[in-house]
Amino acid sequence: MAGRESALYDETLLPLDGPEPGRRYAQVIVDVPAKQTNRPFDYIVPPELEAWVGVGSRVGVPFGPRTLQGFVVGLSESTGMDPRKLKPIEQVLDLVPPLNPELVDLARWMSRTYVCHEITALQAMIPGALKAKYEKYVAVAEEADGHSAPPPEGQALLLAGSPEEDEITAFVRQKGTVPMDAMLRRFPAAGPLLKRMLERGVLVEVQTVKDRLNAKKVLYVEPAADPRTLTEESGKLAAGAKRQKELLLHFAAHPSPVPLAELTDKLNVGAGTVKALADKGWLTIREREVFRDPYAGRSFARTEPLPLTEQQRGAFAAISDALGAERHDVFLLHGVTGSGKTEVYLQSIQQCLDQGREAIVLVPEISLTPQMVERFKSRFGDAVAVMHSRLSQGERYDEWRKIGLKRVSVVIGARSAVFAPFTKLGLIIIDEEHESSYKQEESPKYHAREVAVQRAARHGAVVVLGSATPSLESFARTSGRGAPYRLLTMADRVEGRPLPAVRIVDLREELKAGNRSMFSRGLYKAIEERLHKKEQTVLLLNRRGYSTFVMCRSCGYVVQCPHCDISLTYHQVSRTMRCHYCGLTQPEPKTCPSCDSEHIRFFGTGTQRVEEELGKLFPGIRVIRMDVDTTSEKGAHERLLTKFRNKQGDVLLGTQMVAKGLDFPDVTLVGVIAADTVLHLPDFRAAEKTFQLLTQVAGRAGRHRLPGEVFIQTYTPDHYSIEHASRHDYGAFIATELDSRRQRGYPPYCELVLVTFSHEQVAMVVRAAESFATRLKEKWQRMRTEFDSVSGAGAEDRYFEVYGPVASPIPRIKDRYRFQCMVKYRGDVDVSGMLTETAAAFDETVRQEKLHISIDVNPQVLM
Ligand SMILES: Nc1ncnc2c1ncn2[C@@H]1O[C@H](COP(=O)(O)OP(=O)(O)OP(=O)(O)O)[C@@H](O)[C@H]1O
Ligand SMILES: [Zn+2]
Repeated sequence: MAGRESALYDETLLPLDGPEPGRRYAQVIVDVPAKQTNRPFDYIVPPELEAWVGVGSRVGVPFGPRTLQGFVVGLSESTGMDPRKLKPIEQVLDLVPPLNPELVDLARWMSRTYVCHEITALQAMIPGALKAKYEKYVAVAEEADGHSAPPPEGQALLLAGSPEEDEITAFVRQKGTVPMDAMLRRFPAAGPLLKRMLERGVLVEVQTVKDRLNAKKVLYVEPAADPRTLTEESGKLAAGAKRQKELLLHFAAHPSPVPLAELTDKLNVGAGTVKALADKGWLTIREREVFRDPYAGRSFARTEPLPLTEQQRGAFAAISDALGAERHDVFLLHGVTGSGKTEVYLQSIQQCLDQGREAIVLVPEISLTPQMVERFKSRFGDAVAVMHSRLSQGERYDEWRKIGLKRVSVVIGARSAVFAPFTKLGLIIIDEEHESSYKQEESPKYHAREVAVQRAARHGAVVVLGSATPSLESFARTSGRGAPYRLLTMADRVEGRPLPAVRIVDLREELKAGNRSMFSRGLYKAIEERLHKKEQTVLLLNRRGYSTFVMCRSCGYVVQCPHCDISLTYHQVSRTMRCHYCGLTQPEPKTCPSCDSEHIRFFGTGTQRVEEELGKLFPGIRVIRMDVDTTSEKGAHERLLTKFRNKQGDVLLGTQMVAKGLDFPDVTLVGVIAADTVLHLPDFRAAEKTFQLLTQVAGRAGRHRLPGEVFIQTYTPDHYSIEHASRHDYGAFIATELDSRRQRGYPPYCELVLVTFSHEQVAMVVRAAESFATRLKEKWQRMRTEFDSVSGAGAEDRYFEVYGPVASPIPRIKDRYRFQCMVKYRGDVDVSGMLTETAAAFDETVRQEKLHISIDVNPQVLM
């Protein structure tokens, strides 16, 4: 069957652990992210729901005039409140609680650490399909039991209405509650009337949680009786009932349930035949829930564990030892590109599963290619659930349920898969641990690595952070006294394959020699050679920070977004200019808006221009371009990669996307068009990011039989990040970079918190930012005096400083001015607590003046 579902859902779902005392009251965090509601509220658990409510359940609870979604964070036998004033839980929204006690506790930790509301942390843990949707109903005021406020004073007397009003009231009264949109369908002309009735309080609006659970149901056929009797029964059928007889014999041989549609498709029996047998009591037709499975149509050839290389054995032994002892250890697996980290992950997972425990594998969203998924599915089959943003909502919801129902024991997914609701977690793997996509940029601004370590500690589980270019922060944690991470190194590629030879090309020299093309002579020749030998090339154009802006050559004017202080990006295909922050699109100017000159043109090298130039230099060359424009469509990313893998392209040209995780045997050349584009960003990690990107992309070359070659074109050939990358020298880079960080006072030598303020009026935002900084500094002064008075222990290690406020590097986005403060600290200082308290003092301003304050703990982006 070509269907997209697999694996039956358990038809007999049992209540949680059966009725149990102590579940009479539930503590619920409701879906209102505000300071006043950032605490649990007590509710009564009605006896009929007792068996279904657990810590981590999603429930619908009355809250003022509305019904809200909430999460049960505790259960108790008694309440500190007056029980008569408590309301009961109205609905339990899932048969299997989407979270568990450990995750509920983790949300508490997140809310403290990342300075966010608990509900925000809880919501971040569940798939989008489970986020609350609300529906508005109308009800007759006097009957909306407890939901409604009484009509405003004096108006109760005005209830008598027109005949139209009476008709509406009668209709609503008869139905109880009516969805608002159904009301408007029924009484299309009554909009204004309805509004007045609501205002007068004749009707009230009731908001409820809309149940969006969308488990898929399919009709299944199965034997009603003991299948062994079916052969005998089939003998009793009339001679003409050939199909019926065949079907019975089928079930006698294969008694497991079969979807009705599959019977008609495959065995060519009509629904009538099935029905006839069901009527005779031999077969049963039953609706069952199924899981939508994005990989159901695919079969994955089973792979066996590879014999490990010596370096792999060393790494695996350490991990295996910790797993065996159920000891919480964090390993940093530093293995060069092509050293076979994946095989170490796979065998570690195998051991974890053999111990009856569960494993989570995180990979950057962009590397969740079919190739990556296949490696895990081929080894562990149906035990693997996959979570990524390209799945439909239904598919993601079903993958999530498989975890709760214990149908899977491995989850592979992007950042948020770290919240997979396993209860016997043994191992969390984070591949490419240096990737900045593990940090969520909206609230809760968590880092998956930090969350993973927290979760693992609660389970006595092992964390493996893998990378060819570990982040400085992680690397620093592997040395020194009491180092929290343990370093495992794999310095060589498997089977003694060499790392590719890297050549640095000085673009200034090229220009001097009269070469004005974006390809140096060396890279040009190398590409030509590959075309000749039918080998493949990967070209990286690091566009970030290298915008294709439009500038007037007469006066130097650069076309800017009128709402955001950033230059507009030129898009050649549509000949338009676009703002990457607010999406504004406008036609390209013919003359300079500032000086009227006609010498206005776009600068910079977009992927489109590189593609064009390749076409001119190498007629007939097949270029596969991969950037935000060509991959915005669903599945496009995978399609392009498959095309390249099948050798339907000579060159894979793209942005950062082409640098990661790809393992293609015929890629023997990698070219970096301009290596220094990231170096000049206002970001203390600029050198680190440059080193990582160059090392990663270089690592795509020569991974198999054929050796590889790399060209790095740059205007700053002496920069240490470029030099060390060209020699594959992580150690030397780290030493230089650590030194520079120490001198400048940046992580890992301190911790950072970025506080950003935004408002439509610049005076307002400056005032707020300054007052915030002052309060924070005063708080620290008071704390320090306290520390000093207690004792000197650890005091010299404590450090705290507030820098700014200053205008943000992008001083305005969407017409809101932005200022920021940077907090640097070290040692035992409760900065999250200080920030929470300081921010609380601004609650009124935030609400009334629409001031926005964002607090980013350990920020990855400083713009
Ligand atoms: N023990 C082994 N014997 C033979 N081949 C192996 C072994 N381990 C891994 N390989 C092969 O080596 C290649 C590189 O492995 P893998 O993709 O896991 O590298 P990696 O360390 O993840 O590199 P990168 O960081 O660049 O992604 C793969 O094709 C893999 O199948
Ligand atoms: Zn804009």
